[in-house]
Amino acid sequence: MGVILETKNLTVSFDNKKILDNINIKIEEKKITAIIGPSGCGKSTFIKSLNRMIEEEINSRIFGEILLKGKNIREMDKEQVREKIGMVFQNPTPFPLSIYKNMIYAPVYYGIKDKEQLKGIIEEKLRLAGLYEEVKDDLNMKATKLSGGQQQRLCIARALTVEPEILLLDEPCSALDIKNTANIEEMLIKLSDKYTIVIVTHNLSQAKRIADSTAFIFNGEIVEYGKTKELFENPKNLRTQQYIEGIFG
Ligand SMILES: Nc1ncnc2c1ncn2[C@@H]1O[C@H](COP(=O)(O)OP(=O)(O)OP(=O)(O)O)[C@@H](O)[C@H]1O
Repeated sequence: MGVILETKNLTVSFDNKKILDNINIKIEEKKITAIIGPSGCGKSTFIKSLNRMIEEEINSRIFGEILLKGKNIREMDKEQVREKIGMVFQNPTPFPLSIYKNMIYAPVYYGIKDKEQLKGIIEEKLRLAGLYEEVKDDLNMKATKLSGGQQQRLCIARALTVEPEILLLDEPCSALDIKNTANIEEMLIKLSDKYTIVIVTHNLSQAKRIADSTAFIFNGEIVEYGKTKELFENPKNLRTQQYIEGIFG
C-alpha cells in the first residue's frame, strides 16, 4: 500500500506568526498515523490543515502543498476535500437530533432518499463504529442522551457515512474513561482495514498501542517520523527521546 496523503513544505501562520514550519510528511494508506507532541506545538493546526479546516480561521495563512493521491487539495473543491477527508474532534459533537437523523444527515444531503438504502448505511456504519448493537432499538433517541463514549462512536460512524478515505481524529479519547478509550482504540484498529487514520494524541501509550507510524512535532516542526515501535524504542533525536521519557511536555 502506498502513500495517500503527502505534505510538501506545509507552513501555517496565524497573524503572521509561524506555527507550522515546512512540514514534509507522507501518510500511508490504510494505516494509523499518530501525531504526538507537547501542548501548543501545532498538532491540531497540522491535522486541521489536512482537510482545509484551518482556512476557516480568518487569521491563518497557508503555504506549501497538500497532496491527496497526488492531487493538490487546495485546487479541489473544499466540500469534496472534506467528503474524502473526514474529521472527528476532541469533544463529541453530535447534532441535538436523534441518532437516526445524525446518521442520515450527510447521505440525505448528498441526495440519497431511499429509506432502505439509508437504513443499510446506518447499520453498516454504526456496526463499524461498534455502536449498532447498543443503539439499534433506540435510533429515535436524542444523540445527546448517549454516554460520552457512545457519542464519540456516533460521531465516528457519522463521519463514515460520506465514505471518506481518510479519517482525522483530534484527541478523540481525551474526554473519555479507560473503558470507552479501549473501545475506540479497538474500533480504530479495525477501521484501518478500510480507512486511513490520522490521530492526534497526548497519550503516548495510545500511540504505542494503535499507531503504525508516529510523528513527533515540536515547535511547529516534525522532529521525527517513523514506525511507532522504532520511534519509541530507538528514537534518533534527543528531543524525541526526552519527550517520550517525560522530561518535558
Ligand atoms: N486561530 C488562531 N489564532 C492565533 N493563534 C492560534 C490559532 N489557533 C491556534 N493558535 C496557536 O497556535 C499554536 C498551536 O496550536 P495547536 O492547537 O495547533 O497546538 P496543539 O499542539 O494542538 O496543542 P494542544 O495539545 O494544547 O491542543 C498555539 O500557540 C495556539 O495558541
